[in-house]
Amino acid sequence: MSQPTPEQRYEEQLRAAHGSGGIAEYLLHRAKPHLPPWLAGIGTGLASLPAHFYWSGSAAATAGLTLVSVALTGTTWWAGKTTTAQRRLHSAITVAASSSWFTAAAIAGPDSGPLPGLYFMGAPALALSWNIRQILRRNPEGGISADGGLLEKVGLAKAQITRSTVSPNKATFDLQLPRGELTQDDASKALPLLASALDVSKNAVRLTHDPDSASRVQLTVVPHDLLKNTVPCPGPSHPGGSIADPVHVGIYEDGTEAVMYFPGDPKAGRNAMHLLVMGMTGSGKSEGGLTALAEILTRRDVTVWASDPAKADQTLGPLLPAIDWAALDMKSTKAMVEALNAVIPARTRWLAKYGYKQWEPACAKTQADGSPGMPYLIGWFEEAAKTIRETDDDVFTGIAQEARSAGVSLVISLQRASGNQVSTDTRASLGSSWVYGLRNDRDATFALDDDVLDAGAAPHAWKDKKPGYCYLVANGIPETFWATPARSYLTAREYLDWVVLAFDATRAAGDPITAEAASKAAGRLYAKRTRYPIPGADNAPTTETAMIDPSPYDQDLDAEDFDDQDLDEPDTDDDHDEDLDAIDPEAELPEPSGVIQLAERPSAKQKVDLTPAQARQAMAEMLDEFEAEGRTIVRPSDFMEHCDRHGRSRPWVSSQVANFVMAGRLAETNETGVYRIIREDEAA
Ligand SMILES: Nc1ncnc2c1ncn2[C@@H]1O[C@H](COP(=O)(O)OP(=O)(O)OP(=O)(O)O)[C@@H](O)[C@H]1O
Repeated sequence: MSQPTPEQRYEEQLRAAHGSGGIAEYLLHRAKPHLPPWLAGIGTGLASLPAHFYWSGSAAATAGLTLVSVALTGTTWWAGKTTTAQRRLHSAITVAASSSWFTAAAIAGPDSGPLPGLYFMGAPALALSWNIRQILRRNPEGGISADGGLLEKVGLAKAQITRSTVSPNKATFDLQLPRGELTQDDASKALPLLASALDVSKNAVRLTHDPDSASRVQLTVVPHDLLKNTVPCPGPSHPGGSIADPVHVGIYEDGTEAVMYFPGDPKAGRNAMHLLVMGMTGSGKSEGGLTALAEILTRRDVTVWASDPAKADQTLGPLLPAIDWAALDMKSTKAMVEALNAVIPARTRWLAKYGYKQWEPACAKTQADGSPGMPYLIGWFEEAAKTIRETDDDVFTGIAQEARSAGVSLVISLQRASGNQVSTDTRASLGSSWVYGLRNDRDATFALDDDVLDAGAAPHAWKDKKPGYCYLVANGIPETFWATPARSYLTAREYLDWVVLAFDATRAAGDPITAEAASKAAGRLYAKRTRYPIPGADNAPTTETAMIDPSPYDQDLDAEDFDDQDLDEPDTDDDHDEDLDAIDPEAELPEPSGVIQLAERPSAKQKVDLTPAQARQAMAEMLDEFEAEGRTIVRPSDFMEHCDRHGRSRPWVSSQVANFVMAGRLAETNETGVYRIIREDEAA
């Protein structure tokens, strides 16, 4: 049987008085606990008589008593630093008032001047103030109080509340645990008991460990669930902004926006994010993913590759037109994994060449030498368990370990991240997690680290009953939010369509470096990937015209792996055939209801009737002119000034500069984007 707590013992003592004896005994019994402050007051008064007898008129005693009085007050203040501010002040005032009165009474005599009046008013007032405190402190029903009560019930009897803040739906308590007796882990273990004692849900009680002291924790209680109502997506947070801006995905229970960061930021000490999205079926992870993807697709400098081998276009459907590469079957998903492996070194080389330590928004802009920029790349794998099952446990490990330095983030979404679904290496290299409701606490251990679970995170308490409820433990999110429940925004289908359409002109197109590496690795599965039409623009998916001619690489491809026979299958879909049959080719075309601009219109200046060969010739002549002027160094920007004149784009001019280098007409120098003109006699 458990020992009674001091509070219970005290209650029993009070009740014991009912059993026997008369009224006097009962009153004495009830008064007993409140006597000490009165006895202290009487004792101080009595002690002043002999003190006066011995020390009256002594200068040394006056100085000594004054010093003792100040020292006692200071000691009380110092000793009270771990208690509540209220108790500390009350104690210091009591000691200061009593010791000052005693000093004055010892020197001048207890009956001199105002001292008797001060004694007979001050001593009872102070004693009563302590009695009142004691009465209010007693809380037989429990509840968190500065002096125990509920804390005793849950095994934290000696913990002291050093600070508390209470707002309408949130109470926060700083707890000082008894040093050398209890640890932060002991406090974590008490959380379920606390939730039960307070009659709130498991997730309503949380603990934050103080990183600077193993004996201090902060306890937070949020009794009412403020996330109960669905939170509709409020719209893009940074329309046309950079992927380096935070991606808003929901709100925390205190109304703070839940955000995630994809690229790293050395100034903020943050690495690029790889994310594990986990939640049991029906927990809302796909809707959460759509919300995040819709935010991402409103940004100007990111491209998305997304795979869903299990549900094909069921989940990603509305966003497909905005996704650079959608792999909706296992074959193209495998090709996407190969492509990601291949683009990482190519992109890393490009970043190094242009002097970037890691991807930053400037990478997506045209570079100083006229080379096209390189947008950030997000590889998003829905239903990744199937991909892992049908390929290899470690299929994502290498990508996750190396992609950060290449401006690539990996997101893998699955129902359970148990050991037989995701290897521990992959799990460790992903780093961040976005966790929705889970089936049981064992699944929670696959998704969240021990410290987050110890802090009170309990995704298994939601199961699939609270869709959209989640924890976000990710790069750049303060630790205090790791165990705080959030709810992801719910996005309407119309909103997703609007994002696809409204940001079509803003969104980055793929870059040649990534495209070339992906074409080499995935062949036609990438180069001829299906492009889904912008809503209202067309009624059928089209096949990508390769940015890079894949033909030289096709011969290297394993026909088994990346057989492209079903590349054209979207067009042979039965329903689609029926749709085509229903079209009368002779019928009058309907009046157009609107015009959708799919790309920037070329400026009037660019409309120059030069064939590519003539434009190349013009570039060569320009280079001759530079040489004739005595210049030895050129930059692509020197040609750029004239590129409009030739009706050519900047990337085309860059590619011509590269051709001059390959032909030995220009040579690279130590400085990126600066080239040396090779004279005729040198070349020979
Ligand atoms: N943030 C949210 N707020 C309110 N309701 C939501 C939210 N997210 C999801 N739901 C509801 O929960 C249902 C299930 O969500 P969702 O399909 O995303 O689950 P899931 O975890 O992806 O399940 P599965 O793995 O079976 O696809 C949705 O149809 C929607 O009605």
